[in-house]
Amino acid sequence: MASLSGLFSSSLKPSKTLSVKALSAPPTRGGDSFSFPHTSKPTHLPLTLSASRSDISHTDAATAAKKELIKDPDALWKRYLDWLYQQKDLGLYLDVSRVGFTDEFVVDMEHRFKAAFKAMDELEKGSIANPDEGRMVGHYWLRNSNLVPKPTLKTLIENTLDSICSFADDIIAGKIKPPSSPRFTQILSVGIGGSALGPQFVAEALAPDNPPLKIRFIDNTDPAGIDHQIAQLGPELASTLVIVISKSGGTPETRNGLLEVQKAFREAGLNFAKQGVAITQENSLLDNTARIEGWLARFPMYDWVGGRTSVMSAVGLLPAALQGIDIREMLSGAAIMDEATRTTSLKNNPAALLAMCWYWASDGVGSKDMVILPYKDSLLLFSRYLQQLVMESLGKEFDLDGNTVNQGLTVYGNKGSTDQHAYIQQLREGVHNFFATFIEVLRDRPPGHDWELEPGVTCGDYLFGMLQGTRSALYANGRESISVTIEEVTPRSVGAIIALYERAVGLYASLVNINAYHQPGVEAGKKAAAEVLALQKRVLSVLNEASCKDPVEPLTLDEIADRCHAPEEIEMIYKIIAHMSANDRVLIAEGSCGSPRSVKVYLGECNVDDMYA
Ligand SMILES: O=P(O)(O)OC[C@H]1O[C@](O)(CO)[C@@H](O)[C@@H]1O
Repeated sequence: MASLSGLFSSSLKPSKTLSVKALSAPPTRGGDSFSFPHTSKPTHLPLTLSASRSDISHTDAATAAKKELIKDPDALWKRYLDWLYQQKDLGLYLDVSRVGFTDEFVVDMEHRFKAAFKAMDELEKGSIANPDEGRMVGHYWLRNSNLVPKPTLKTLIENTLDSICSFADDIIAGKIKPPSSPRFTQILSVGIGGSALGPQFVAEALAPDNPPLKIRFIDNTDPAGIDHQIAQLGPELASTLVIVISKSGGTPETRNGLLEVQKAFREAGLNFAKQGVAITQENSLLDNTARIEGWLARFPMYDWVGGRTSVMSAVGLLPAALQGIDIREMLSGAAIMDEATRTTSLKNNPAALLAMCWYWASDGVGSKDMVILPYKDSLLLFSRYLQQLVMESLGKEFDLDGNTVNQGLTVYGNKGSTDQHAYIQQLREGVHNFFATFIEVLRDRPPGHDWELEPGVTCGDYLFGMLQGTRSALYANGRESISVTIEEVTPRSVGAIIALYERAVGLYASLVNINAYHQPGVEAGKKAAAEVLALQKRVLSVLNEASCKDPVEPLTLDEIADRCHAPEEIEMIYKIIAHMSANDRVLIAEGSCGSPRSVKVYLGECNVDDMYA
């Protein structure tokens, strides 16, 4: 292993004729030539993983075969037919023919997938699949409650679904209404991460043109963004249902959003509690607040559903149902896909095929980015949704054995053909650091609405042409792609593609031996943010004391840092001052923020109480 690590961190580029020694390390491909992984790549991969990757994936033979395929349409067509996956009930197809994996790679993968399928089976049976947090991982049970390991959970899932449906029906019918309006007309959803991305994606993909309730989101602690949402509601705040979503019930951004919205309600003379709904874990801070304040309704989140896989819990289902989206169809599409992705036959399992292609394309170490290109405006947010699902799940420092691996898979994308006029140029000709996934939707428009804008050609034909043209052009230049095709964007197909990617992420995580269900890295940023705010309070206290003197004593940054007993934090103190000054909360007596050394600061007002705090 030691020698492997040494080879891994080598920055030498081997020639195309690799020596036996070089082959024992895992080379990656750069275009059609080989290159060693960047030095920041994992240096302590498990022996089995790293030792065999070079043997199975990146050989001169594979590259040569790919070149041959590009030149030979018959062989490419055969490869297409050989590998085309179809799920008939869902009208979903998966084409992996434009990923250049070899037969030997597939054989090796079949072997590796045995463990991945076993881990997935155990997860579905209720194993503690998230060992760090001691949690079961049960998002699959949400769409088939017969799978739950405990009967009480089945009742919980079914009762929650029934209560979501009847609450949504009553709101839409005006049986449950706000105090000063005949019915609710708007939803304001407050949440972040998995408590926003799923509902946002579903709304964009599936909400009808004129939904019974229109939805808007507060998904950040940006005051201007919050003001913008509230301002746009205007007098309709009186008929707005505010859904506050937080699994933990203690996420600061969401809490801030709630406090801002409650302030807007107070200022408008409205009773927030009569229009507020909480979706959170039982007894969380949010749950207790909602209970004590007597909010309109509360719906549960479960310990065993992760934020990024929560779209088929109340988190995604309640907002969807309120917009008139058929949530049982969404669940049914996901359940069918779940069933389809349980098979242990690699070739017949679309999630396994995806995971295998990701592994091939990114060398199992995230060496290439995954570009998601849905050719359908309503699927615009799919890449943003997948960003959290994939990157929060797979972006991990350690593997399950404690080795440093710095795993991950970068996801980005918007939509085609719009992106054709933005970054496809680079994808086709520039740095070869990605593989593409095309999401194709066969149905252009609802039946009866199409017309030919030139003889024999509709607007949708152009979109189709752009997709196929881009796929071919990328492949002709050695760029690999996967294509997922659905017949229409419906609750069923959206449920299915979500389930497809959830399973692919779970399987891929097993292949690379990491825990996909925790997010320890997020905590570091949250902790650091809290420390900045604590320092800001100290700065304010120091400034307050100096500003209460007569005459007022403006302080330099060094003096503030000294009095805060934090000389090492002077840069952060400068940034705090600059931010507060931009928001009229401190006054600059001398100098300007542009030249930190010259700045002298004081507060506009002296707060006598604070001096004794
Ligand atoms: O639903 P919560 O608990 O407010 O968390 C929001 C998000 O924060 C994270 O914990 C970290 O980003 C996500 O996993 C989660 O979706």
